[in-house]
Amino acid sequence: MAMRVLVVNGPNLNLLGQREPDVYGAGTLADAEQRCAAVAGELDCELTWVQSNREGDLVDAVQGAAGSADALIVNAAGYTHTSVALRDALAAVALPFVEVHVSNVFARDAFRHHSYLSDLASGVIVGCGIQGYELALRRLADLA
Ligand SMILES: O=C1C[C@@](O)(C(=O)O)C[C@@H](O)[C@@H]1O
Repeated sequence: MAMRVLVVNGPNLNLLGQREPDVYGAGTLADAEQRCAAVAGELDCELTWVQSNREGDLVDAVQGAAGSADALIVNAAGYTHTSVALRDALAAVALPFVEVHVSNVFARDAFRHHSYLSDLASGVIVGCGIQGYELALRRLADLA
């Protein structure tokens, strides 16, 4: 049976491709989705993509993964560094997830060096651009 993966994207990731291209690159979230679709076919995965600028929507999406997804890819964007609520939701559903950051957060502001999610994650991919989503998918497929 195909592995079902929910890809959760936080605030401002709808602006990928336009926002700070020197930091995040030229690729859009739609580009990431397209690139992952090819990999998903190869790995027999079904992907569902969610993006929201609202914390509660992200919490709802993670809660909704229970029973409807086998694993998650999570780029919580700014909420990575602030959200106990998102951490609690990921702990509650207890599904494997890989945390992704398009930029290298460790080469940036000190407040981006801490993540509320990383210690719960099966893996963390930073600074690989939108390719990070594909790498995360490959990792989840290996773990399954
Ligand atoms: O919005 C984002 C995007 C980000 O998660 C990334 O993908 O590099 C890194 C975060 O620090 C930032 O707030």
